[in-house]
Amino acid sequence: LCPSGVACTTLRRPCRTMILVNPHSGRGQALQLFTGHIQAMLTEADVPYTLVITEHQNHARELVRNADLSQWDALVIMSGDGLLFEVINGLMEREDWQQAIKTPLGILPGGSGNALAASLHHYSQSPPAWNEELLLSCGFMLCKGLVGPLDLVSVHLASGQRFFSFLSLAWGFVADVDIESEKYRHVGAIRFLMGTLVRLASLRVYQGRLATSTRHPPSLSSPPPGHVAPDASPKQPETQSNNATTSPVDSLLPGLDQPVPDNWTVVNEEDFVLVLAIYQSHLAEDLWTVPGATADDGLIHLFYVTAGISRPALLRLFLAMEKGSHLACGCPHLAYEKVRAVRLEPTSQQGMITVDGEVVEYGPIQAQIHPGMANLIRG
Ligand SMILES: Nc1ncnc2c1ncn2[C@@H]1O[C@H](COP(=O)(O)OP(=O)(O)OP(=O)(O)O)[C@@H](O)[C@H]1O
Repeated sequence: LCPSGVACTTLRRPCRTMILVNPHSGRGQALQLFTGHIQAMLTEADVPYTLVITEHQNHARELVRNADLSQWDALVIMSGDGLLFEVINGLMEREDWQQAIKTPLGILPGGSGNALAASLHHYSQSPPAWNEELLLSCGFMLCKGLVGPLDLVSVHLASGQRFFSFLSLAWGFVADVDIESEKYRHVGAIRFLMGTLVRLASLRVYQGRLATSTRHPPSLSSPPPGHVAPDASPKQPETQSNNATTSPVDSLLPGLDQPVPDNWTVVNEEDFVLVLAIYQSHLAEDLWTVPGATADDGLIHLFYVTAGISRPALLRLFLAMEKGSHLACGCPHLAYEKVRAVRLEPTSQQGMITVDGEVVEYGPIQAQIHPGMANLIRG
């Protein structure tokens, strides 16, 4: 068992590791950080690795989609969260996705957000760490080689696109700050605070409908230690035919053109400042968004802030998030629920939706959790 009580395995030794580095991530120093801090650590721990420097967007996605995975015991990315999003989706696009997605995945923080790296460090029950200290912690986890389950969330867009997310789905304030602050990425993690202040000055309200389900996906053999009532619906097959290949069934989700089932909850409010569905503890290195989350709790942690919140109150929430105390602020505009599926239908003409920090097409979107679908190198 890992310290958190999760059933872990260990990487085989020697662990043949592919390390994908995005040289442009964060402040553009990922490669220097790797050679300066991680290289010697891996050599000392006897971890053989092959370094791949990504050359363009979707390079990593194409590479893992076509790779001979029998050659690799672990796929590690040194970048922000965006490169891991590519790797996960590249693996899920393979015909052998069921096996491919079980390849242990690792993350070394090289971006400016580094949400998953910060979450992993937090799950290891270590005191908070930032920057190089966080990188060293993740390097140490990689050398130690403990592997545990990671939940993935299947996301559907109105255009029919479907992909897999490991971190978050955001609409409104959080998505706007994430994308608008990219121009400050040279300052590192503080870009989010700068972006928050700029966005607060032009705070806006977004209209839309939000609905949730707390039912367990039927493919779960046993529910995780839970916070919501178990589902009594019959077991369903775990995969569905999708032309040439198969893909995981999203048994909780109706078509996006269909109304949500009666057993879903429709949120009364339709005026939001932000909606954030997150499935890890941290939204960035210094944003401890979900104090109780773990990598495999089988839950989507849904936050929304309704219209009417004042600028100072919203700023207070984000400042409190550094210590994970925002839920104790007693803010009447902040709602928090643990769910397993969510649908968002924006009615505002303009806005931004992000998944794992990447912009996706604006419009109706829905998602459901797949507990423990991937494997993650962790502490
Ligand atoms: N060589 C490259 N040139 C340009 N884009 C790349 C390259 N390699 C990867 N990318 C793309 O860059 C995007 C951003 O990468 P990633 O999120 O990993 O870093 P980041 O944006 O710096 O991190 P953060 O969001 O934490 O600041 C990803 O969508 C990825 O596809």
